[in-house]
Amino acid sequence: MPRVLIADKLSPAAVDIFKNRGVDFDIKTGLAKDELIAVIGDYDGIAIRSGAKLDKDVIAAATNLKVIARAGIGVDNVDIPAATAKGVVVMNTPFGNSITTAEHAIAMMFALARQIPAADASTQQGKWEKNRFMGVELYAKTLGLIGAGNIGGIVADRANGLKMKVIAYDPFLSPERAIEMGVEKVELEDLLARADVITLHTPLTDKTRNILSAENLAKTKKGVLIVNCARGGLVDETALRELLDNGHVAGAGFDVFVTEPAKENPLFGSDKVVATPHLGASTNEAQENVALQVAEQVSDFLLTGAVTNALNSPSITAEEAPKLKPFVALAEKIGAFAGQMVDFGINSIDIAYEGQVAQLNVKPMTSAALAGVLRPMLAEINMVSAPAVAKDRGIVVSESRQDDSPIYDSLMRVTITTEKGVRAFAGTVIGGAPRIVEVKGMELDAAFAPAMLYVNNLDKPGFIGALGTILAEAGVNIATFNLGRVAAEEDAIALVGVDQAPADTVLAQIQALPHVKEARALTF
Ligand SMILES: NC(=O)c1ccc[n+]([C@@H]2O[C@H](COP(=O)([O-])OP(=O)(O)OC[C@H]3O[C@@H](n4cnc5c(N)ncnc54)[C@H](O)[C@@H]3O)[C@@H](O)[C@H]2O)c1
Ligand SMILES: O=C(O)CC[C@@H](O)C(=O)O
Repeated sequence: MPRVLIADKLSPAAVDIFKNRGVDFDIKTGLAKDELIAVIGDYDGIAIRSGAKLDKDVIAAATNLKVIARAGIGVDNVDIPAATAKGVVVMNTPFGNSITTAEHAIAMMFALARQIPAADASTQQGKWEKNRFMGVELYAKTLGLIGAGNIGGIVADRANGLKMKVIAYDPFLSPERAIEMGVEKVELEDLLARADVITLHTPLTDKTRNILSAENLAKTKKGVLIVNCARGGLVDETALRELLDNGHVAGAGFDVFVTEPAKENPLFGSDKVVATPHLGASTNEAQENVALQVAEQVSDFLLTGAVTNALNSPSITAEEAPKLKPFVALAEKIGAFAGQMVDFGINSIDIAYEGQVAQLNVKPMTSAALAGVLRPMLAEINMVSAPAVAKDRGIVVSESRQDDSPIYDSLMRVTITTEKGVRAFAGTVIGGAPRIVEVKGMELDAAFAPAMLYVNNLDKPGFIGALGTILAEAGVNIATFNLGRVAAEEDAIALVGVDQAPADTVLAQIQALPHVKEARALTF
């Protein structure tokens, strides 16, 4: 019988499911790292929330572990690359706590607008300070959302109900979806200048870390209220404290902090701050949703091999697995290639299947391609959530099949239409491994490498030498080099597998070479 460790407090709904499904389990919450390391080798699965930290040392000790399941969305507490390298599937439960978290953000907004916590403390001390607590009305005020995904979308809906004007900064929000959500899509600068209340709803990524930096906070309106129920690290806490103290920012509602558990924090001690200990998802309803989902997913996986909501593994059934596996991997890779090549709101994604692959069940491949396309924007997306996320964002997804494939036994083409144009990428499977065979209509044949450099240039003598020199001088070793072109002296591409991802400064040097139109670093 498989054994599962429940390592954070989960709703009893999870326990009932493990019992009914015949999965053995232990509940050991609040374990320190060394305690977790000592016991984790006994388990096939582990169910967690945000408390248990599954870093590379813990995962290294997990000799029998097959699945890590997060009852919630963010998996910041799991070292996914380490789990992947060890062949451990990491699952989450998207959507289950979105409403609850959106409600927490709205609650924070009201708490700040009417200074409810400070007024409560004062009143219960018998002070009756009626003149001290002058609030602001939210009606007709501008709410600026940074991140307009599931939770941002629900916050927008509730704020529209409050008759607020909602504006949103989310580079990956399509204009159609913005209209559907009843929000005005704006640039970050515009949002900072216009919002009376700013709420954050993005994951913490390299692009969103400190999105409200000291510089950006200084661009906000005097009297702004700031709410963060997403992730610590999106806001510069020290800079925010200074602006609270000098009166520029009128209030800050924080559920998440750079360091958690937050015992000390720059924001603590200000009566303009409302702080909660990462309670965004803490309602009975949300915890029951995510616990039910987690227990079902873990039981299914350990008892039948079915993979659901996996962040590091495609979701396919045991029977289909052998045939689909290489094509699912190809779809994810071409999708990831395409997703890293677009910077604008996506209107549509078409996946065309040609030749033998068109005879297979293409749904998992389409889901994998969508997950690949969307992953640069939504770190925690997976094959199961990708189609729903694409739909929610108003992205039109289409599939087509054609029995013939003129050159390859099988060909898969991903075409993305954005506000700015159309880009297409095609690949095939050779010897069980995915290869990219067409970019911008140009044929080439390249294996995917963990780090790649894409350059689009005019095919002129001297370009390859100059590119090689820049990479050599930057200490970037070339592993593979593939070229494609329309014709001599015309449009051309170079796809270079590199042993180290080139730095932005190196990319800028390449971009500045004569005849170069575009240079990008890609990761797979
Ligand atoms: N406080 C809590 O207890 C709690 C509970 C649930 C979720 N969360 C966190 O809330 C966050 C949002 O969750 P969600 O379910 O809405 O996720 P989501 O994936 O549905 O939405 C995230 C949105 O952020 C946008 N985004 C990505 N990069 C961006 C950038 N650079 N600038 C602006 N927008 C960007 C994406 O396009 C997407 O629309 C996650 O970090 C999640 O972990 C916190
Ligand atoms: O489990 C929790 O309490 C927090 C969950 C939340 O941060 C999430 O990302 O889903």
